[in-house]
Amino acid sequence: MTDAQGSKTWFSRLRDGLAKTSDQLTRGITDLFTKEKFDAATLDELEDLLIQSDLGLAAAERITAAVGRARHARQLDGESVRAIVAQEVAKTLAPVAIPLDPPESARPAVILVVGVNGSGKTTTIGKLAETYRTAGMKIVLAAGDTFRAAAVEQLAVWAERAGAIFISKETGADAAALAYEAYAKARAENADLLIIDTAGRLQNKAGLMAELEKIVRVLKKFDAEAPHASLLVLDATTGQNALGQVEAFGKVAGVTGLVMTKLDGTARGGILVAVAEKYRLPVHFIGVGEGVDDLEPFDADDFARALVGLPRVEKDYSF
Ligand SMILES: Nc1nc2c(ncn2[C@@H]2O[C@H](COP(=O)(O)OP(=O)(O)OP(=O)(O)O)[C@@H](O)[C@H]2O)c(=O)[nH]1
Repeated sequence: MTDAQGSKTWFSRLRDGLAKTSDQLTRGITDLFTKEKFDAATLDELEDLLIQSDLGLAAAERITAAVGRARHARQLDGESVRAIVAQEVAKTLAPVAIPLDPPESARPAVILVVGVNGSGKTTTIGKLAETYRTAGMKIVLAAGDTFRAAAVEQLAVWAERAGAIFISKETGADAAALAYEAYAKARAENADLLIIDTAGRLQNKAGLMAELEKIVRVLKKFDAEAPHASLLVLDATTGQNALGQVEAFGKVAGVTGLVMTKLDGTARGGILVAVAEKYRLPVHFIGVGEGVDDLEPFDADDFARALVGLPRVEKDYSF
């Protein structure tokens, strides 16, 4: 699928990106529902398959129950079961598919980006900068991971691309001091948006969490509502660890929304469903590749259908 410019549409990127997960689910479901006999064991096996794809127990049970109900009404084959799975997943995800809209009243609005190293924070910030620049906003980017020169350099490149003002300090500088200077600069420049990158060294968890708390405290001195969004970037390949990260970062940074990257690197892309089910936090963007075009706003229906390898066209399997 390509668009008018000949580049791949987002849905086909999403489907290709989720192929590891959707191949596993499709194969499993097709095997199960082409068997002669459909009994309680079939449903148990379906539930196991969904759990293996990391959808979590609650979602797996609900989906299996929906399939169980449907079988009384009609003949089920692999495709109709996949459609039921998609429908149930979309139901769970629809309430959390919320765009990230920085408040217009705050000047600057502050987005704090948190997450463990390598989860995709820099890529996410690049995408945010590009998105809001296109919307006409004046942006300041702050390199809050002051220990990693490479992270600072990468962010500088994004800032330049997005025409954003870039704030960094010497290696090892206090991240909260940097946040302070960045806010002051953003205010002086009458910027619309300040996006702050942070460190993600889980090896020193206590230190990291204290650093984040301090950044939040400093920002609140300027504006009690700041940060207006605390985005947690989660790497889907870490599987169930994602749940623990929501807890840990939620406590110190008051996470307000999620970005899930690297859904292309795992057969367990269902983790997004488990996280949504458990925490009900908004999911703003998802990523299925390294490029900036591989990270897009989250859409529940598209994700749910791509997860089980179905085309985007809506089909009504309700009865
Ligand atoms: N396959 C894949 N790779 C991704 C995705 N998102 C980010 N990456 C890659 O993952 C690596 C880490 O991404 P960064 O954006 O640098 O992550 P970070 O959290 O800023 O990492 P640090 O700078 O190490 O703290 C890079 O090589 C990215 O290109 C994705 O959705 N899929």
